[in-house]
Amino acid sequence: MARKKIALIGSGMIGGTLAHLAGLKELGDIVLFDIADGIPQGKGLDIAQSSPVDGFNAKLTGASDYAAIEGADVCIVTAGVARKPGMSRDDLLGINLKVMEQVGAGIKKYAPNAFVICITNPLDAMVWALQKFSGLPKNMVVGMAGVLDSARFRLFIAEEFNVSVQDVTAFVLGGHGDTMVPLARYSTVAGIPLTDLVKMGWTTQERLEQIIQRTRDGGAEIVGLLKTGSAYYAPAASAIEMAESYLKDKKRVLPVAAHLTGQYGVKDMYVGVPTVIGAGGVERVIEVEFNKDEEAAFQKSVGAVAGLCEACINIAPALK
Ligand SMILES: NC(=O)c1ccc[n+]([C@@H]2O[C@H](COP(=O)([O-])OP(=O)(O)OC[C@H]3O[C@@H](n4cnc5c(N)ncnc54)[C@H](O)[C@@H]3O)[C@@H](O)[C@H]2O)c1
Ligand SMILES: O=C(O)C[C@H](O)C(=O)O
Repeated sequence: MARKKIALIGSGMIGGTLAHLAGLKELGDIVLFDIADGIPQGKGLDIAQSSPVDGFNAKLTGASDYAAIEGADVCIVTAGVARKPGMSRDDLLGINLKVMEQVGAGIKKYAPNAFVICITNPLDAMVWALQKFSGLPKNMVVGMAGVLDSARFRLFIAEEFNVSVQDVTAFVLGGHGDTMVPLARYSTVAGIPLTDLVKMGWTTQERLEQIIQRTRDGGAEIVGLLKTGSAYYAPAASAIEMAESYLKDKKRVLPVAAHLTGQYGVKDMYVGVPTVIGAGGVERVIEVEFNKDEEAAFQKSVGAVAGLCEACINIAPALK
């Protein structure tokens, strides 16, 4: 069986890390693409030279011409600009929307059958615009954010209780911004909801609220430390988990920014929800039941994403 082809559109901090992880996991042959000529070629060659040491088989190439992504099975999009301290993700909207238009055209022409994972921020609006610019089926275009936000929540919970991260599950839903919705009731340690762990005296409600807020601020915490850009190891690992579930038809249940057609009362928008990811792309959107507070928090987050989509339409009316 021929190897799968993975196109990484954007070869910056996340793009390079994605290439390394995809190689180490032998997910397929990898094409790095970037407008900064030399960067994708250099990173591809560098990672290829690590393959004899690490013992993985993958062909890595770099390109600045979209023709190189022809026939890709998976495209992971990180092209654009990352925020710096003092900026919000939403400040990137104008500049990254133009990038999504170019990337969408490239994918439409050369990789129309790909499963597309958008990472570029502001995530929920960019994946929405990318799907429209590319014209690919909506179940084949998703945004990565929920896996990352949930991983941050899982880490902080594991540290709080001094238990293995492997025994912690979490769901962070809604938009990937300040209004994201970490759900304590649907997050567990070995199946025990966090809300029950508070009742059992493992932690206090106040401490749980602090962990939830740290999760919401997870991206900004790293931007503040790095100063030159944003997180890339955990974002890359998260997107690779999604790509692997698609390529291997694993049918993982993952929170992703998925196109909604009425689920959760939301139409024609991308918002973070639990999904099943398999060979059919987004094979199912899981509608969990919210209590009153959860519903209010989710709808507030949906409102924030809707505002960003409106801002996109004001810049590019064809998106309407
Ligand atoms: N969704 C998430 O959870 C999440 C997490 C982390 C970062 N991000 C976002 O991912 C994006 C990338 O982050 P990064 O750290 O890799 O940034 P980076 O600056 O290191 O890399 C971005 C790359 O995109 C390239 N690029 C710019 N315009 C392009 C175009 N028109 N076509 C092709 N390539 C182009 C740049 O040359 C650069 O190499 C940012 O928007 C960031 O905010 C999202
Ligand atoms: O915070 C950012 O700007 C990058 C990303 O969205 C993250 O959550 O790490």
